[in-house]
Amino acid sequence: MTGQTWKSPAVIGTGTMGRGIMDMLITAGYQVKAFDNCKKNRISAREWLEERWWKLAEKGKKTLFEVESMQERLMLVDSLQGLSDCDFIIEAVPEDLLLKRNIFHQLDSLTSAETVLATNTSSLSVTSISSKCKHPERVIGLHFFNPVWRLPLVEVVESAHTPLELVQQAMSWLQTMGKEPIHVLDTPGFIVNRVARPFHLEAYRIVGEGLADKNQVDRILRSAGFPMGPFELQDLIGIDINYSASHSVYEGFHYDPRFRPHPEQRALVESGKLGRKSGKGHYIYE
Ligand SMILES: NC(=O)c1ccc[n+]([C@@H]2O[C@H](COP(=O)([O-])OP(=O)(O)OC[C@H]3O[C@@H](n4cnc5c(N)ncnc54)[C@H](O)[C@@H]3O)[C@@H](O)[C@H]2O)c1
Repeated sequence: MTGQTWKSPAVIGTGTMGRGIMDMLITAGYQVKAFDNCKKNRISAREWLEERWWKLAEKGKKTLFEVESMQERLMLVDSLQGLSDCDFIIEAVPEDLLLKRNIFHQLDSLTSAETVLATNTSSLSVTSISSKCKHPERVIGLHFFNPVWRLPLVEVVESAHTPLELVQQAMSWLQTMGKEPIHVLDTPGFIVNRVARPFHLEAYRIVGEGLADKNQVDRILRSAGFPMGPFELQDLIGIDINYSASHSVYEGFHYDPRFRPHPEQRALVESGKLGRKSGKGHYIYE
């Protein structure tokens, strides 16, 4: 392992989380390679990041020179092979075990055994994601929170194979970028998503029982001090991503009824109502 001297980080998946992680790395001064198998999403990630950086410049928080050099430090590649020379790769593709396992299997042979492979999974087993790797000891979970630039927490997940030394090195590295990492074990939903399950799921049940509507639930939770209510938070997270996390925590706890997903989650996903990213979810967005 190369410790805190990682120099060439990369991101896979340039959606909601990938963009936030790219922003963090580029802001910290790294040259970042990024791959998404959807060309449209790669291009829209660059446009989105550039718009964000220019807005910061307009507010006087970045200079013209800083924004131009940030733009130059982002390199989009059109295949996983394009990341083969990177030394720390963070995967942020949808919450699907087979998809992630397959990507890690490919990365395992494409990269040097020294390259650290991290997953941003919210709830899946990191051990299971690394199960097809010849070198599972270089796989770690780095669970960032949305939006990455505002929320400092990162759950650093130790799999059954991750050496403690790598956990500590990753935590120190994240701290240099202003993050507040915590070390967690590889259990379903780790800490935050396990606690968050009833927050989301009971909200559906309250609405289903006619005790309050979605708007009221969100407003009540905000008045109680939560920064967002459960329905508006799901729209921000992505209803598909939240549903997958619900499902994997439920499965991870051997179908304990405490964690049972709600049928409306699946109905929303199947009808394409994914939250802010699709313009429609629990609420409608312009
Ligand atoms: N959304 C959140 O609030 C949040 C928070 C923390 C962690 N996470 C986790 O982060 C991961 C990504 O979530 P997201 O919300 O960014 O998802 P997203 O749907 O916004 O983005 C996923 C991206 O991955 C791309 N992708 C799909 N298959 C790919 C492949 N084979 N190779 C390369 N790219 C591929 C998609 O084109 C898309 O751009 C998930 O594991 C999720 O659980 C999400």
